[in-house]
Amino acid sequence: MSINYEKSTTDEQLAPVKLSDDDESEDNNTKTTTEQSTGKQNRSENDDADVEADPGAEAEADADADGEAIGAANTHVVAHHYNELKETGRKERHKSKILYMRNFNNWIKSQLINEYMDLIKQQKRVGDALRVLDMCCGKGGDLLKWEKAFISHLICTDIAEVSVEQCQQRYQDILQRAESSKFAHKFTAEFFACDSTMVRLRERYKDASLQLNLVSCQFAFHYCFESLQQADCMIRNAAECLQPGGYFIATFPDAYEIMKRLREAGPDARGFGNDVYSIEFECNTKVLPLFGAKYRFHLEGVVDCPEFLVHFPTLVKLARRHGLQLVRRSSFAEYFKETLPQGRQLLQRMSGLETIQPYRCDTKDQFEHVLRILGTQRARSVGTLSKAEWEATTLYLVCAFKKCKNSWDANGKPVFKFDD
Ligand SMILES: C[S@@+](CC[C@H](N)C(=O)[O-])C[C@H]1O[C@@H](n2cnc3c(N)ncnc32)[C@H](O)[C@@H]1O
Repeated sequence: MSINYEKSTTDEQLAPVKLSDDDESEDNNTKTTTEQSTGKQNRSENDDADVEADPGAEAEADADADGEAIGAANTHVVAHHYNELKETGRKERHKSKILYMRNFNNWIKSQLINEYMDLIKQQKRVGDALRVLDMCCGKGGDLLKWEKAFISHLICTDIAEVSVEQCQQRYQDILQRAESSKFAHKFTAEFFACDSTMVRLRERYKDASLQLNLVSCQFAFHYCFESLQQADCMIRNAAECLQPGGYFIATFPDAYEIMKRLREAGPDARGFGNDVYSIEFECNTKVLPLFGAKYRFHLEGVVDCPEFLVHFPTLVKLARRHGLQLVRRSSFAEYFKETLPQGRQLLQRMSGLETIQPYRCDTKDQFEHVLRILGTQRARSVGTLSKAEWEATTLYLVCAFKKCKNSWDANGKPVFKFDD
């Protein structure tokens, strides 16, 4: 069986951007441009054509002689890594080489959450309950986003117990703040630690018949592609409590982009990277499997873990089994470009780009891409990311799936009604 991960995706570069209309004035020392250089894009029309194996058949290949599922050997390594990760203070974070990239990624998540919460709200009446599952919630980096989205109930779960505890503490802080501010929004929440690739989450909910409107899995979905069983379990967790019309949204590394960079690194390369991130394959890259295509991902000060390529056509097929229809797949570069017009002010408030003076000597190396794009235009300061940070953030994609309506067959199994 040959699995095709060899498709190039976008090759976009981050141009310096204008952060707000005020920036246009020379008075505040900022001349900016929204120009974006767009590279080639030759994604095939039909991604499905690349799956030469039914993911169901892979289940057998993934089972050992006793019929036990293999895989999942890495989840404890991942849990250990995130449990040990120190909570860095504001001062430390400000010294980080990836401060702006982290803010930028956070902005991407805000844009994604706002986009799909808005769609959900359009289907609802004022006062209707809005229930969200934050799967692999980490320390609760998205809690404020849920507060601002005026949700009514949140379920937070993660494999790392320490992170779940910190998440719960942050939630308590939000509630306390809400006591003293009439503008703050209160919502109920439940928290538990568990492996979303191995455990049926609904059995852990306070109310197992709960209907969700949104499931969010940010920067974590790729951990489930260790084996078919784990991927199927995670997708079922995302899908089974979603109301028809609800959404599953996720961000994770783009396998095509990873393979493109590996090819560019040379025929015998096992990895690639730069000052802020690196990827080193721990499997044979000449015959990559559909599941368990393992690499070690290192991101300056925040991640150092085994991860797995997500074969996108396989994800789409598995998702359809659970009634989820793909409605969006965009690289971070594409999503940035598409949502910048609505998100410009938020990007500025979140410090998602670094303000630099492109012609200053000490920044020239890191920002040589900005000079190239500016060409003959003169600008005293512009908002951008360093080349290394942009390379790291553009490894990722955003995607969204919509839960379809269903009827039931004679055996009580759901029959999904897809729009296509
Ligand atoms: C990069 S962090 C992202 C955290 C959070 N979603 C965010 O965006 O800030 C990845 C998270 O996935 C969690 N994780 C990894 N594998 C998991 C699994 N099998 N089940 C549940 N959580 C998992 C990790 O513990 C970690 O908190």
